[in-house]
Amino acid sequence: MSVIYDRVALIGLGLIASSIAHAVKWKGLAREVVGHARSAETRATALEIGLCSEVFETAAEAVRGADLVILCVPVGAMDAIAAEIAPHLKPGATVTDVGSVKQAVIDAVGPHLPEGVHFIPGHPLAGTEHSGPRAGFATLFVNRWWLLTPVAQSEPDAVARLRSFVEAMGANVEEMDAPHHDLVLAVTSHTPHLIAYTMVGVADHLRRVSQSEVIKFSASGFRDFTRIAASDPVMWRDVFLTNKEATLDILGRFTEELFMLQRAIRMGDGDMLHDYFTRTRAIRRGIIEAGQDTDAPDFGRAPAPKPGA
Ligand SMILES: NC(=O)C1=CN([C@@H]2O[C@H](COP(=O)(O)OP(=O)(O)OC[C@H]3O[C@@H](n4cnc5c(N)ncnc54)[C@H](O)[C@@H]3O)[C@@H](O)[C@H]2O)C=CC1
Ligand SMILES: O=C(O)C(=O)Cc1ccc(O)cc1
Repeated sequence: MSVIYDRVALIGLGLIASSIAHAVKWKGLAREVVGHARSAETRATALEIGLCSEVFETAAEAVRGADLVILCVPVGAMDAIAAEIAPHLKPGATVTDVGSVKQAVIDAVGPHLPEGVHFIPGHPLAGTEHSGPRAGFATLFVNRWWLLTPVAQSEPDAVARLRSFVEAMGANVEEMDAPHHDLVLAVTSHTPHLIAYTMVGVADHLRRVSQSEVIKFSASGFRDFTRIAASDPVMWRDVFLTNKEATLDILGRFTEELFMLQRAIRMGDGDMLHDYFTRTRAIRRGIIEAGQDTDAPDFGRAPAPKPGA
């Protein structure tokens, strides 16, 4: 694989940035990768494990001379970072991000960026419940979707270059508009995370009340289902604060469905429960057969390439 951007700057050195750093190195996609982290400990770790050749205390220093800047901070931190880096960006540079919500990032970052800088928001549908600079790995994006939500000003050549960079890390790219992205992710990621967090809260509440061993003897369904509730609280706080409308919409639909099942249980309506589970099992199996999922613990797997492709 060949160099696509000479100098890549990663802002915020957590799970996603460290995975990008490993993947870029693995595939030889940049001449140098530099970074910014707020804490001295993260800066030291990034150098120690070779994520970056240089790590800066400020984002402004990190973006100087960079051809590609990737904002890898929680969605709520994007505004302040964009304001800080804007005067220091190289003319012609591309700025992208990996935030889990897109319209809020566009609103927060777009207005700060000077003309002549290409802004192309993005979101890898790949991750884990772990965070920090040691959590990343080079293959995180392989066969995963990476959604791009270009804005009106995004130039096709700049989008094509970013697309080739992301594809070289193994991801499959699809473009969509930001509101659509935010609704789709509210269904497939944001609301499920909220429900998982809630279920852990319920189990903990029960443990305290009954002194029983809910967590100790939790069946694998509980463990699988609540894995994502170990994810970073700052990141998820920001997702719900910034994708408010879509998550409230989906949560409303979820609650209605849940009430319907609750009623069926109360009424002893076995036919209704059986029909419901039969239908949803078929839907879930259909998702697997369509290649949108596997037994991998996380979602967002893109279809495997066709033989010979
Ligand atoms: N964790 C996941 O599975 C995925 C996360 N994302 C998105 O990627 C972004 C980064 O997430 P992760 O890498 O998972 O998080 P992380 O928690 O591993 O890393 C984020 C880093 O940003 C730093 N940070 C926070 N505020 C900052 C600020 N104001 N200035 C500088 N640094 C700051 C934190 O100290 C941390 O080192 C988020 O926007 C998240 O929504 C996207 C796809 C998957
Ligand atoms: O760990 C998991 O299963 C995830 O769901 C990871 C994830 C978290 C947030 C995103 O915006 C995308 C992917």
